[in-house]
Amino acid sequence: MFMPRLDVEGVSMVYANGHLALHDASFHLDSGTICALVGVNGSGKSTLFKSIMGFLKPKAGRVSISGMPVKEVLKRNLVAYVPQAEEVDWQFPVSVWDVAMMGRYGAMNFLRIPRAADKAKVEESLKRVSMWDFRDRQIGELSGGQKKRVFLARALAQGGRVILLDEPFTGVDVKTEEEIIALLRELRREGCIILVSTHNLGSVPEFCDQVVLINRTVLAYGPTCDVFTEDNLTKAFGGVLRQFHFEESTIQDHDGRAVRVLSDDERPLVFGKDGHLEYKDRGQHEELLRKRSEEHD
Ligand SMILES: Nc1ncnc2c1ncn2[C@@H]1O[C@H](COP(=O)(O)OP(=O)(O)OP(=O)(O)O)[C@@H](O)[C@H]1O
Repeated sequence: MFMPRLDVEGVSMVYANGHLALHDASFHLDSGTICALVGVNGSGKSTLFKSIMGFLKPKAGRVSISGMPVKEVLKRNLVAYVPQAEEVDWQFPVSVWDVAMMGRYGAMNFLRIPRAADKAKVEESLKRVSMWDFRDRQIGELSGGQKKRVFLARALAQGGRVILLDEPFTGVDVKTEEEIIALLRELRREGCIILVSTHNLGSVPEFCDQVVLINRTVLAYGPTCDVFTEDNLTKAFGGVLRQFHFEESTIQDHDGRAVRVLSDDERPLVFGKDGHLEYKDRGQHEELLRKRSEEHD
């Protein structure tokens, strides 16, 4: 199985109208990573995705996967993209099966006649996202969460090893969000690099081990607990995030700590008294929190 490494090195992107959307952006991701791409509207998230997919050529710098330039990576169908709902024409008369089969196009000849192996891969992918029973449905006749799952199936059918997801949780209920996260964790175990652009800050520490914070350049990147600090988030979002400070007197039945909450109005990020991020998924981070509380005792 191909184990990718993604290198974005000093990438600058200028649009035809002269707008400098990214300047000297650099970060690296190893295989088996789920990484959030976080930044305000217009900070360059989609631009970065387009450069990784080879749709836009950097004015300076380079994107490579395991040392291969983007052109080579595209030929090998190694990068898969799950679009935002707004980018798709839902009136287009294609079925769930057809959309998943599009993931196989790169592996077919120009006549695009699916072979048994292509059909088997599409079936496996649709089953993996629990959309097999919907295979004959028109894509426009699905709920938001179902549509997202179908595009994930397309990425799986393609066999992408670097998977880019643009706002995968917008308009998705909690159950579907959990199913998508479970699938992303499976893909991580299989060695994929998953880069997720999201405005849903509160969910990032729950499932992303790395974060790239951007605002027209990479402000910080690395493990979530190192990057998601109040300082970095304030740098990235300025006054956009709401801050709430709760002290002992305002918390009922509190456990003796003061907490601060940063919110983008979807899900809050909660910081403990010592300024460290409090994880919702405490199971995984108990040891970390225990160590930190020892440090501060
Ligand atoms: N085709 C284009 N031509 C000129 N400027 C563009 C083009 N596409 C995007 N931009 C500009 O580049 C900047 C970065 O846009 P981009 O779409 O990458 O931001 P984003 O972080 O994905 O935003 P959002 O969170 O709103 O999706 C913005 O200022 C935008 O106006």
